[in-house]
Amino acid sequence: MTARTTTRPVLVRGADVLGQGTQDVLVVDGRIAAVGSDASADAPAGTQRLSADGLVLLPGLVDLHTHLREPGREDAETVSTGSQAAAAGGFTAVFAMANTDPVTDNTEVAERVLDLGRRAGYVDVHPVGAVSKGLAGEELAEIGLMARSRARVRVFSDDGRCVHDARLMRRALEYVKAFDGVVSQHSQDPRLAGATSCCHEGELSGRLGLPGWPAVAEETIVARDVMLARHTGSRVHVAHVSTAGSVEVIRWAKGRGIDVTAEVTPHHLMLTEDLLAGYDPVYKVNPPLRPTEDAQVLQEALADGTIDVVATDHAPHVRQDKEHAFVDAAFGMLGLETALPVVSTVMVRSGRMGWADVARAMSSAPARIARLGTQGQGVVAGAPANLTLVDPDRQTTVDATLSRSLSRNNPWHGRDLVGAVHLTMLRGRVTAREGLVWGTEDVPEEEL
Ligand SMILES: NC(=O)N[C@@H](CC(=O)O)C(=O)O
Ligand SMILES: [Zn+2]
Ligand SMILES: [Zn+2]
Repeated sequence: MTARTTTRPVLVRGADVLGQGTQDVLVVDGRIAAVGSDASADAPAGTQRLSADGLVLLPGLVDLHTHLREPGREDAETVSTGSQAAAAGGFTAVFAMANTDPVTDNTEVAERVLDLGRRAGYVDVHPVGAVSKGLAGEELAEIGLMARSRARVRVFSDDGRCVHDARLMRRALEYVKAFDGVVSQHSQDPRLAGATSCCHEGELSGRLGLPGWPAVAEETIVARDVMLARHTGSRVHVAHVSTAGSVEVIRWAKGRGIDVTAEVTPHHLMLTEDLLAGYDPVYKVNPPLRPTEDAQVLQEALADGTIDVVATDHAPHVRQDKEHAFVDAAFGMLGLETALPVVSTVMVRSGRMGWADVARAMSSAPARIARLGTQGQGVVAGAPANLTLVDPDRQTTVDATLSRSLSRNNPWHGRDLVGAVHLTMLRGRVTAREGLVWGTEDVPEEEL
């Protein structure tokens, strides 16, 4: 591992910590040494000063749902390029989904992804383990071995596919319970949403002549899984919730003490099915963009905590896989670099959430769900200095060509968003500033 263990001490001055008041934050040896108006009193000689007037300081963002495509599709994304996009987007940790080639269904692949992430050094890359061998939905993957490996896998998912066999799902939940793991489910009943389904089933799909995927294909699996979580006493996490009905089920389950958590993507919060009218495959995603009423319910559920987490589902695809007739194009869209600006625009500017709520949904809640331990502690003395500085008022027009990702399937291109990531710090080391990123080897000494 090449990560630096020592960095120069830094005093972040005058940042609005979680939007709850101006504080100074002292970082020494990769940890937060002090927070408060008197933090500078403890600053050792040679401390660099970083003026953060007008900026909001958040704990480093954690993405529970990222596709990095390595191994197997390094033409679409690598661990290094995806990590750079993550750092630029304010993230200090990402969970790399298992639908790679080979699939992350064993210790060897899990440790390889972990090591690639460490070598790149932009963010902590945590491999997600597959639930089933080869994502085939038949036999359990090496869940216990991955949990005990160096990668310490705690999140398991067949994402891209649904664990639709109730018996297999039950066994997976029982298995992960032993080490306090969680199963993240891609909720899509394959019998209700067929292989060719590519948009929300409703009035619009009929008009466009596209095969639809009904909301109930998601909701029946969410309902089944919360009952399996209740039965097993284990933890289930609902990936990319997209319908009002799923929110109702999750609210019901939480009200009964069932251990269920849920995530929503930035695109399901802000983009809606009417964008499909131009048949542009950049808007083709799984689950599909839904009607405005669903997006509104998702926003409310995130604000009131029924949905715990914002996760990107960053899903890079090369042009050849995306630029097809709508029905034939690959599912998925980029998300790492735009997640914070989208959440800022839809949830914060609108007054639905404060920055402390954003810190919960994009850092502490995902860290808790994945059992990241000390890394999810937040902006407090003693915690690792994983920090994200946000300029809450800066307006940007998204330019897909400036992305760190290898892919260009960016549905946000040309949109104006308010709120931008100014700087990202991983254990006291600046990994990104204003879109410029640094790995382990090439951080300019005088950067601050
Ligand atoms: N979200 C998507 O549309 N695509 C994801 C798979 C997934 O998250 O289900 C992908 O791997 O491309
Ligand atoms: Zn999925
Ligand atoms: Zn996904």
